[in-house]
Amino acid sequence: MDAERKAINDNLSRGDIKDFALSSDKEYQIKSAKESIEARKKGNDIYIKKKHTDYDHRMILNYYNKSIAYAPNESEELMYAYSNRAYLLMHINKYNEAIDNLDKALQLTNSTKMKLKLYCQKVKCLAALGSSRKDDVLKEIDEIFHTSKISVEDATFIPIIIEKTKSEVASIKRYEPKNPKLLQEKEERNKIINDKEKVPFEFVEIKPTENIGRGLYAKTDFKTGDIVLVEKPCLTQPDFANGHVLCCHCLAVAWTGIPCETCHEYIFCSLKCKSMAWDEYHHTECSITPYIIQRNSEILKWTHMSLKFIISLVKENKSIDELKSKLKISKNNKIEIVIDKPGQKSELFNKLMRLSYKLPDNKYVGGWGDIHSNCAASTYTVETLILLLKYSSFFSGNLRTMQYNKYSKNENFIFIGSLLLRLVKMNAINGHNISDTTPSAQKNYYAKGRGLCTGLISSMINHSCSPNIRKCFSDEMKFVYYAVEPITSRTQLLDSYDACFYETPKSMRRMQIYTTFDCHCIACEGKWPPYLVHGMSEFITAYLQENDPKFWSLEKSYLDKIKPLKAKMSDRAFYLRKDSIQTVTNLMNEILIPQPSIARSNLLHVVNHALQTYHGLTEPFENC
Ligand SMILES: C[S@@+](CC[C@H](N)C(=O)[O-])C[C@H]1O[C@@H](n2cnc3c(N)ncnc32)[C@H](O)[C@@H]1O
Repeated sequence: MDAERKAINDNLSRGDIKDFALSSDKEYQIKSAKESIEARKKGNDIYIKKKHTDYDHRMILNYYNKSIAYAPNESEELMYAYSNRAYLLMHINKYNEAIDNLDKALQLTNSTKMKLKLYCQKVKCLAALGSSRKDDVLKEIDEIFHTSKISVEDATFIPIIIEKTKSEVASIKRYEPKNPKLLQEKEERNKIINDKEKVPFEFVEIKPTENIGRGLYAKTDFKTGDIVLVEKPCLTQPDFANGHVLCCHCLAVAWTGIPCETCHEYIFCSLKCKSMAWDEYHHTECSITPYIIQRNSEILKWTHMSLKFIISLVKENKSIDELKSKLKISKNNKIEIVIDKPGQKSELFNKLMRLSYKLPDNKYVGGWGDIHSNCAASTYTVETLILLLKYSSFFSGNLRTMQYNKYSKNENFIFIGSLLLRLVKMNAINGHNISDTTPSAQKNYYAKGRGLCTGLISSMINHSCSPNIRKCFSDEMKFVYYAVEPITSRTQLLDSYDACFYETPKSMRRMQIYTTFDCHCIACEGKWPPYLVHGMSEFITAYLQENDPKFWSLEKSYLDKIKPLKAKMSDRAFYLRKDSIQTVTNLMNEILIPQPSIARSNLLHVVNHALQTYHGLTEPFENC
């Protein structure tokens, strides 16, 4: 890890890093009733609008979750925030989740009036669910009313609420989802996805390629639309901007989000996620997250994903010294932790480290990691280390008071820094952005991104500007790779890390993959033309019409078939249907023209859109 140690040391001698270390940051109030009330009011302002868009719902949840996260423990603000979120959930027909929130609010109030109001909402939810439990709750309401001490003012007001609720409940119809067939189809899709995940190596295998390290190969034939690989990411990191909408541990929408008792930045979808996060990394992360978020940046997210893993490694190995003693570094700079028990974080660390060794001319060092080793990646790594030192007890207490000029001489500080930087570089090469696949999310890719992740098998997939597979993320945040054209057994499976040759010229494609490597794909080496889908295709069409009329007439016959499918690209409901997917994939299975072709490229564009829509992660409020 000499290169990483050097990068850390070089950064520590920079004036701006020293200023950063010695500056006193703004003190963060960990919980704040004022902030909680403000967030709730912002949510209410949107909630009272007559008509809501999906985006409004997302923003309301964001503010109510924020209000919950900021509210002091056991406070009235927390009770109001849970209660308001219950109203939102009822409004979008999520009755079970609303009941969960109402129950949480009920535990936080002693006011009879408030209790009765919350119970009245609960009865409505139970009625909408068609549950006979509503009658028990109605009895409970009567009992509370008759046995509790009630002020004179409330004694006139409460019976009116109770009577109104009873008459409303009598007319509430059981809630039926709008389109049960679509939901049933979704369940079928999820079953296929989950079955594939269990046996990845029945369908694919990892083998050396001729010139770009290892690659993933088909072990069987695939038809267009077949799922080739499903994998659950092993590292994840939520987008900071979505911190209050998503569970910070599993990235699911936090409908019934539970706050961290200490910090106000994190919300978890369940007690399970909360305790897993706390055990693994949040015990340390908790005190530095506000400072990290303040310095929000794209690359900092990568550093943070790696940091959480390093914290969990130290925790598993009991101390930094013990981890150090178990870490073996070989002469060719490979690193490995000695494993005592299988299935631990240390074992995952070894697997993650192996991801980046087999690249030709050690591209791991020559790629993104190295370009930035004295810039972004190592700067953020050093800043993260300094925040750890200043605001957490990750390094032992005596390091906290250490003078700045001693940092670079402190073995633990440099050791953790070099390990972190190594992991950041690995993630930069192998990581993925997780984004929602609905049309509005696509328009605003980064804003609607859920976060980042890295997977072990998916990291073996090489890039091609003319890919034969593409990916999306399932609602359970799993990688789903599907075939976009027929693939024969033993063919290399290639995805595009960004744009395809027919959409973007080579110079821009290089920019988009951050100039990590010189692309050796068939389209780049064969100098295929760009823009077969948009723009330039008109010129190429004219050229073909004039110079190669026979080929053009074949292209034209396919383009005529593709045109109506392309026109439907903004009709999401169309592409959520199994029969539409079959129409599109059958056409691709039958097309006779090889690349580079205008028709084939246009069809690939449609096939990818269709399969992404069909299998992909939905926006949090879609179909609410
Ligand atoms: C996610 S890894 C893919 C697995 C990699 N081949 C290995 O053995 O670990 C990405 C790296 O593979 C190499 N690579 C992938 N596709 C490539 C391509 N089309 N041309 C050149 N290098 C490529 C680059 O070094 C890139 O940083």
